[in-house]
Amino acid sequence: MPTLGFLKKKRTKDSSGSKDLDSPASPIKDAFSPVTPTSSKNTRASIVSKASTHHDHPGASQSTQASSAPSHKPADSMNPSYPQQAYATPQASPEPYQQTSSHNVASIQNLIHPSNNANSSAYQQQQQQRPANGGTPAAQPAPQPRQTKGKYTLGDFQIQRTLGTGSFGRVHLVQSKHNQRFYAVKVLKKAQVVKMKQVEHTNDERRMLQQVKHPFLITLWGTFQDSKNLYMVMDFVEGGELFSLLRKSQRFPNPVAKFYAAEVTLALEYLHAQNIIYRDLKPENLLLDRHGHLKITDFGFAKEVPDITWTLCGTPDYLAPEVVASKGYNKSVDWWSLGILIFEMLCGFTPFWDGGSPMKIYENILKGRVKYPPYIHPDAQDLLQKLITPDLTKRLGNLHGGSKDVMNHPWFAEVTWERLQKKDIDAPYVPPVRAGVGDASQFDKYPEETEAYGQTGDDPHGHLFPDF
Ligand SMILES: Nc1ncnc2c1ncn2[C@@H]1O[C@H](COP(=O)(O)OP(=O)(O)OP(=O)(O)O)[C@@H](O)[C@H]1O
Repeated sequence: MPTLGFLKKKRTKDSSGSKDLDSPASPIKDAFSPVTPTSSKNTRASIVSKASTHHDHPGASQSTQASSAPSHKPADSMNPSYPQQAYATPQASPEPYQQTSSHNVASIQNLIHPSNNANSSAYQQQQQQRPANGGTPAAQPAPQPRQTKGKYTLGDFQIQRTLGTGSFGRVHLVQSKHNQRFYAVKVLKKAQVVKMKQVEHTNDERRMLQQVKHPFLITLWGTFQDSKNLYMVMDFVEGGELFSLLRKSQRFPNPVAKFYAAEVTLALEYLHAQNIIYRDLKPENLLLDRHGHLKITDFGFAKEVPDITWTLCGTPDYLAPEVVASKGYNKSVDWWSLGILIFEMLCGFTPFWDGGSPMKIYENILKGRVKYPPYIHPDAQDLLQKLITPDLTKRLGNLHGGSKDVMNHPWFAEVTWERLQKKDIDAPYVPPVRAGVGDASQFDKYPEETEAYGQTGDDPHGHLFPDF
């Protein structure tokens, strides 16, 4: 059994923003107008169990100093009344989508009859926008890892504001001094990574990101390190987190949830084909590009696993019962999480959410009872029941047909998958950003780092990260 003293792995964002969810001055109205981002928001921390980390980190604990776990923060500090409200008032579509119903209709029509829109070549264009002096040609096939080591130094970039923070570091907007384009650089403090026994996960994250190439996955252009920090240079995804859009919108109409779910499904299919389990699916890790298409970020828990693994990690609300019960598990945990994600997009809360502790959430997951609000479309409910099932012999995605069973489900009937893959379908919501100018208005503001980057001197942990 894993210990229940879960380490908080992920973000410790300001938790004072619960007003986002239910305040009378809700930002819902603003979701589709020029941005008024809320100053802060709640997020759910990803967790990894100390005990089970051992399964995934045979080398890490030997080579790192044992340390005390940080105190655990409730996994989801959303307003306790939120789910009940949502059940009690199965209203019509949230206001943003009423305001932009033409978008909505266009989206549905595009799922059926996708048009040739300007977005279709966006992916190719973006692929050519790598920072100067590095990267690989856009056409490189996915299984060939990009060369990401040793191409950049801190001096190549002008560090700008923080876009997001995590347990061991933060993500900055940066500008390349060579081509003036904007990128996101994730900065991880080596000492913190070591302290939280995340050495192997961090090396995995770099390796997985270097390996993948897909329209709905973040691109890693390079990594480097100094005596204190690790740096990962990625695309800057301008449109902010799906999490923010969802909280502002309260819940998504059926076709909007379907659009995002379909893009995630393609990304999962791709990852699983490469034997990569993602393990941290949730709206916080889904970013919107400038055209409104998804990019999955944060591969901190992604793992190359041909068969089964045991590590207890992820985010409590999204954990499959076999993970909670510390059984060996496989890729099918991502299909369970897809079910939780679709549920959350359609309802505005997760099915096993409980006002209290992660322990209550785990109990609910193991009980496995899901209450489906009456406003969920019957096809959606049928798909959810087939994804959020503890029986692995019945869980869609884990059966003989694999991901195709999910894609062929009636809820996805209108989706033309090939067009979607090419981003040849209009997104239901286009973030109000000024493209290409480092517009970070869709991201919350964070206090900036006070410790200077680029320090020289003692580097007791450098040898643990030989590939950075
Ligand atoms: N490529 C990117 N472009 C724009 N914003 C990003 C990008 N990558 C991450 N962010 C922002 O930074 C936040 C934190 O990033 P990420 O989830 O990768 O790391 P983390 O969760 O902080 O790290 P960890 O889970 O390892 O503690 C994201 O939620 C997102 O808001």
